[in-house]
Parts: sequence; structure tokens; C-alpha cells
Amino acid sequence: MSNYNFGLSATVAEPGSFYDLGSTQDRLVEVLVDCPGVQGLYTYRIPPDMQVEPGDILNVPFGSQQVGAIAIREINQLPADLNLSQIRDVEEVVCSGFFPTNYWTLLERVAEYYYTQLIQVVKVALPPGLLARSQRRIRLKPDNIENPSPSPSPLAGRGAREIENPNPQKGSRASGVEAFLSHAASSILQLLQAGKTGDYTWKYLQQQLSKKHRITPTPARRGLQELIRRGLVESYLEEQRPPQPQLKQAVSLTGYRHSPDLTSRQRELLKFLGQHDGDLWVDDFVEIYNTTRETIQRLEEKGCVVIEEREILRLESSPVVESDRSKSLTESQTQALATITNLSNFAQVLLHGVTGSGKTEVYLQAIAPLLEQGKSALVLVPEIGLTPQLTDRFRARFGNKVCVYHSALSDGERYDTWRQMLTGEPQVLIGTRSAVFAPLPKLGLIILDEEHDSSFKQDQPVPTYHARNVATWRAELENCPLVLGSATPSLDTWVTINQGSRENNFSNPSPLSPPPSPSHYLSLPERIQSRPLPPVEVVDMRQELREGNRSIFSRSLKEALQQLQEREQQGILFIHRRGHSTFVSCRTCGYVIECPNCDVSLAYHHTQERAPELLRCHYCNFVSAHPSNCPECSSPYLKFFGSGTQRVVQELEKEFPQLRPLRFDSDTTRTKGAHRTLLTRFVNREFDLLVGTQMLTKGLDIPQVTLVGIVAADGLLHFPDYRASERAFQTLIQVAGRSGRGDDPGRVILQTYTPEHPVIQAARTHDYQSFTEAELQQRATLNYPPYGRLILFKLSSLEETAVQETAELLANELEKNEPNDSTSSYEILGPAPANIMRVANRYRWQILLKLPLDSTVTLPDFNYLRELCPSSVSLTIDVDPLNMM
Ligand SMILES: Nc1ncnc2c1ncn2[C@@H]1O[C@H](COP(=O)(O)OP(=O)(O)OP(=O)(O)O)[C@@H](O)[C@H]1O
Ligand SMILES: [Zn+2]
Ligand SMILES: [Zn+2]
Repeated sequence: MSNYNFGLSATVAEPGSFYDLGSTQDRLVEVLVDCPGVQGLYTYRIPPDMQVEPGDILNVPFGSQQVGAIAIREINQLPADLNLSQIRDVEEVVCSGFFPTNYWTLLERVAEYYYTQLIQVVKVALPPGLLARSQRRIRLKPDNIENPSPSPSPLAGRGAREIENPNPQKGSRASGVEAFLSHAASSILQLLQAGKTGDYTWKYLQQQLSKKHRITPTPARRGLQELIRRGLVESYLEEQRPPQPQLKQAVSLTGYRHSPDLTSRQRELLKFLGQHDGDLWVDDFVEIYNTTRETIQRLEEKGCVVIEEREILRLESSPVVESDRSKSLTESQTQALATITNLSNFAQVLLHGVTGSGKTEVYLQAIAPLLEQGKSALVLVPEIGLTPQLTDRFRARFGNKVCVYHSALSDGERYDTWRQMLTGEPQVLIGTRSAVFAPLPKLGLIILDEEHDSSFKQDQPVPTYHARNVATWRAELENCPLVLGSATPSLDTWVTINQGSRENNFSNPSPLSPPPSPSHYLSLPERIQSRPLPPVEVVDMRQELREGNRSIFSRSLKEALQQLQEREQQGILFIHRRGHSTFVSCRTCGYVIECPNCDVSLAYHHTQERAPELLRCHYCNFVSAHPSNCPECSSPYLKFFGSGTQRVVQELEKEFPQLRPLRFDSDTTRTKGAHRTLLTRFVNREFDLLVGTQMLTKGLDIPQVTLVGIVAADGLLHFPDYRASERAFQTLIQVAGRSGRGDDPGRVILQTYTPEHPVIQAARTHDYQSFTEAELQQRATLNYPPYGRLILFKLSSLEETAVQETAELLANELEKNEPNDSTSSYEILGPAPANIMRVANRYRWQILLKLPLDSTVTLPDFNYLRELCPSSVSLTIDVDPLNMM
């Protein structure tokens, strides 16, 4: 801004004073300020010679501070509750073009659809502290101080300050510059000149000014403006530190590995290292093989390995992976790929491929040419920790063009990844749901893998967005294709795509009809190498009991477990719950031990012989010691009901002492990298059986797994939720799909007390189509999604009566507003207490609105409803809810 027109500077409004420029001339901008606890948009004036675009990062005065802000939109009318004298000027555009075009349109669309304030959307979209981290710095411009150039140099101009000074020409010598300056400005200059580099953060300068010169923020800011106008100093945003070469220790095998005095453990470690091409990061080696640095050093002393420092990429966060090349595709993969690569505009594609059909290979080959064209791709996955394999496959193909973005990254890592994206380098970003907001410029393709997975939906906090919706809007705005991949597509997607592709086929290409809805259905109906899907054997556990088998394992499953080791194969046992037992009750009086904070029973946790016996709440994490007597009647006879992962592992140890089970659930995978470590050990055959929950269902590709046992399918079936069947079916098919992915054929043993249930029957035959048709019919009858829309009002409060009264009040309001015309009306279900009425001491009520799909229902003003809630009651509006509390 060194060419600031001095003549105009006199008209810049000083805080507290007011120069009327005539309102027609004023350009106003609404900004989001980055200040903790501050919400909403603030209006500022754009100085006449400043250009501000939506998305620019600004500096604005805020109270007595100077804060970072984002320009949201220009407005041409002053908000009604403000008058011009209150409006302050944008101080400076710190950084322009920070966000890709369309980015703000996307965020606004999310805010609108999910009935949230824009600031809430911005909070999920941007990495934490994005603005706060952009430090503003001030540095001297020594050239201008020593040789101020002639007109139109700022020094030669005529401005307010110079008029005060009778002899402006003296300013042409450096030593005389200070003579023209205000006290604040010359103090700043002094501070800068006193330093070695003449370069400080503005924050530091402000502190010094206030401490040493008693200059308050307002004059300080004016002083700085003065210096900038005169071209004596410049202000800049501290650059992201260039990637520092970081060094890390790697361990590699030497040729000399048969030293005679090696222990068997040392030999084993060398063998493991050999399996990784003789080369690993020391950290990874220690973690994966449960060894220590000292052990590795001893191997080095014996000359079997060398340890050396190697440079790593700053963003790299996983072990080195072998690079690989494109596989030659099967016929259906080829067809699918051809369709996807031929799309250059917005289109929605469903890639419906059975488990193990090679969807990932299609993604990889669809992305490769984009990178060559300088474009980027966004790959959304349910949970990154659970799928280290997927990330590895991408890294193996695209090396360091792959970045990972998810909430488990540290703030710093997230910030770096974000800034790094803005460079516009073509890259592949793999991330979980919030990565749908990643600001990749030149986006060529969005992929949502396992699109049926409910972790793409955020239940809380607001915005309660579904990444699939946002991805669709994003693809539309970027005009690029969106690929939804799954072996068990959600019914929502199934219906959308079917409708879309029908219109596609039958639309009449007259120029007057709307363009065909760009939907494509692509199918991979077979596994790679025509391997069969594993047969599913359904075992009726009632029958087992009748025939005298009281074990949690059926005879079939026992036999299969016995065969595992003989055949050198591995298996997976799926259990619906972690912990040991789902509840504990007294045999004498029937008392069930419950959480003091929630309306649920406590689960019994006990991992091994000497470990403490604990009761744990799976909702609020309350923990207590397991009592030895019934708290109600003191009876010592407490019984455990329901089996969790711990119990199954204990039973296994009793019945199959030779089998080596590995528990894989959220209790055992809490630490960073634990998923990878455990899976690696399993793949290395340190264990025979993986025993785990839901997290087993997501994308595991382990060829030597031939057996999948579902210990009790019933736990999945009975939920008071209209989606229970859909979810249960997806889970069963996905778990079953982990079996038989290699050369050996697989099998699935599904144990249940309700073998006749339609979900079990459909899973038995892997019959997606008929399950889906039957389920859709039921949804249509009841106007449930995808044939209707739902909006869930979730209320909660520490006060039981307050939340009930508020729920009733809101329901009344909704009823009052209900349109009379039956075609455009909505249905109100409730108010009702939530399924679990109290969680973490908060009482929960809900109201469900059911809306027809195709009408334009006028909804009541939700902001008004929000205002009706007393401060003790919190209200969340969940649009298209997936979990009914
Ligand atoms: N054309 C191919 N030729 C040989 N092997 C392939 C080919 N395509 C994929 N594979 C391999 O087949 C296995 C299964 O592929 P992938 O994991 O991509 O299946 P998927 O469809 O994503 O399965 P799921 O939905 O069960 O996760 C992988 O090990 C992959 O490397
Ligand atoms: Zn009792
Ligand atoms: Zn609880």
C-alpha cells in the first residue's frame, strides 16, 4: 500500500470521529472476526483505494485490538441497526486469494441447508487458529529510508502531517525522516531500527510501544499506517515456515546378518526387517515389533544393521511404503474407469462393487491422469485410523503427493496441511468427513469411499452436515465428478442414482428440456480373479442350546476355529460390543447396575486375571469398581449378561488355549498409531484371530483371512430406529466381505437367535438387491427417507421439567405453523423423551418433523423457535438425522 494517495488520507474516519463521505460512495464489507467467543458478522468500510474480495484475510480494528478477519461479502446497504459513524475501516488486506473461488458459496449453502450460522460452518471448515496463526509482521524498507524516491513517492506527497510541517523538503534525507512523523510513528521506527533485522511482529511492537512509550493501540495503529503510507515500513503476513528438512533415524540391514552369537529374538527381528525390504524407520520398527532402541543398537554393534539419519518429508506420517504400479484391470474395472475418466463435468457416479472387487484400484487409476493434468483429488473415507492400508496404497502409487487430513492430527499439522493445499500443487488429499471442506484448488475429482458409512454424518455439534451432501454441492460448484463407492450403497444413494440414471436414459434431448441429471451406475459384480464371495452359514443358537451347547460358540464355529491353525489361516470374530458384558444384574433380586449419570446399565470390563474389575458407562465414560455384593440386597450372586470383546477373548482362551486372539476395539486402539501396529502384527501372523467390533468392517484387506465368525448378529438388529435394518445389513455384508480375499476360499459363520429375520436371510445370500427393494417399500409406505425428509429437534437440559416444558412449547409452535394445505404440510412426531432419556445428567427430549420430499413446505422460522428456548435448555436442529438419540 505504499502508493496510498495522500490526499485522501485526511478523509479516513478516525475512530470516534466521523467524516461523511456520502453513503452512496461507501463500500461496506461483512467480515468474520477471529476472536474467541465472538460470533456473527461485523461490518467494516473498505477504504477507497482498497480491493477486498470475499475470502480475503484482513486486519480490522476490533474494540481496542487489531484482529484477523475474513471478508465474507460486500454489502451495499448499512444494516438497519448501525449508523455510519460506528463503522470502522478495514485496516489492511493481509492476504488475498486465500480461498478458492466458490468456497464461500459452499459454506453458505451448508449454513442454509443445515439451519446454522455461517460462523459455525466456518469453524468446522477451517483448521483451528488459522487466522491467529497468521502473524502480522512489520519490517523496515531500508531503501526508502535511505533514498526516498521523488514524486509520486509518499514522502513527496502532500498530506495532513506535512501540512503541519512548514519544511517538507527536508524529508529527503534519512536522518530527517523522523521530523515529519508523529510521536507514535517515530517510536515505531526507532524500535525497528534498534533491532538487528528491523523486523518484528506487530504484537511485539505494540507491547513495546505501550510499555516503553505509553502509546495506546489506537495511536500506535495510526502511527503504523503513517509509516506504511510513506513507504518506510511494510507489513506482511508471516509466511508458513518452509518445510524444514526433518531428520529421522532409519535402520537398514547390512549384508552381514548371520552373526553366530545372536539370540533367537535378535534373529527374529532381523527377519522382520528383511520382510520390509531390510529398511524401516527406527520408530516404526520399535512400535511394530514391540522392541527397544537399545535392542536395535546392539544389533548395530554386532554389525547386522546400520542406523542412520535420513531426511523425511514434513507431512509424512506413516512408514515407508513400497511403491507399486497400476494393476491391469478386470473387464468391469476397465468399464468403470472408462466412464469415470470420460466425465469432465459434474456428475454423480455410484461405484457399486462387491467386497474385494477392487474399487480402490479404480480410484487410483482415475486419479493418476488428473495429477498429470495439474489437478487434485479429494478422497473421503470413514475413519483414517481404521484404514491405514488405504492410505498406504495411495502413498505407494502417488508418493508424497498424498496428504492426510483428519481430526486426530495436531492443530499444527492440520494447519500446515491446509496452507500447503493452497499452493495449488496437484495432490491427493485423503481425509475424514471434515476434509470435504479442504480448500484444494483445481479439484478434478471427489471420491467418497464406503459412502454408506454413517460416520460421514456429524450428529453434533452443529452444523449437522453429511459429507456426502456437501461433497455433492462441492462437486457441482467445482464442476467435477463425484464417485460414491460401496459394496452396500446407502438407500439414499441408491434411489438418487437410480432416478438420475433413468432420467439420463429416457430424457429427450430436445434443447428445451432440462439437461439430463448426470448420474451413472457402475457395477463391479465380481471379486478380483472371479474369487467367489464367501458362503454364509447361519447357525440357529436356539437349536444349539436345545442340543446342549451352552458355549457362546456354536459347534460349527468351534470346528472352524480348530482348523485355523492346522491350515495356517487366520480368522476374524465380530462382536457387536466392546467390554466384557453389556450389563450386570443380581440373581437374587433382579437389580441391574446402572450409570448414576445416564439411563443405561453399566458394562462390565475385565481384561485379564489380575486386572481390576470395572463397571463402565459407554455413554459418559463413568467408571466404578465392580461391587462384590448387590448394592440393593447385598446378595453375592451377580451375573453377567451379554458378551463383549473381552468376554469372547476370555472364552477363547478357555476353550482354545492354543489360539492366539488379538482384541481390536476402541479400548485397545486408543493410542496414536495403535490400529496400524495391531494390524501389522496380525498380518505378520503373530496372532490367529482378530476379535473386534464395528471397526473390523471397514476396508480390511488381509488375504490370509478365511474365516469370519459373527458371534451374535442379534445385537445389530433390534434398535428403535427406522434405519436399523439397513445398518445391520451393511455391517453384516461388510464383515462377511473380509473373508476369502486371497487364494484360499473363505467362509462366514453367522450366529443368531432369529435366523428367520429378513436381514439375516439377505445377508446369507449376499442379496443386496432384494433386501433393498423390500426395505424401500417399507420406507415409502411410511414416508421415511429417501421418500421423505426428517428434521430432528434435539433438546437437552440438566433440568428435567425445563426440557419437557420447552419441548411441548416448541411442538405447539410447530403445530400452529403447520400449513393447512395437506400437500405441503409436515408431520410432527413427538415431543417425546429420547430413547435414552438421560445421558451425562442431561435430560433429553426430541421432536421429529417429517416432510414430504418434493413439495416446497414452508417451515416455521427456526430462529424464532431457538429464541423460545430458555438458557437452561439447549436445542440442536439435526437435518436428515441418522441417529435418533
Ligand atoms: N485388477 C486387479 N488385479 C489384481 N489384483 C487387484 C486388481 N484390482 C484390485 N486388486 C487387489 O484386490 C484386492 C481387493 O481390492 P480392494 O481392497 O480395492 O477391494 P474393494 O472393492 O475396495 O473391497 P471392500 O469394499 O471390501 O473394501 C486388493 O488386494 C487389491 O490390491
Ligand atoms: Zn440384589
Ligand atoms: Zn453414563
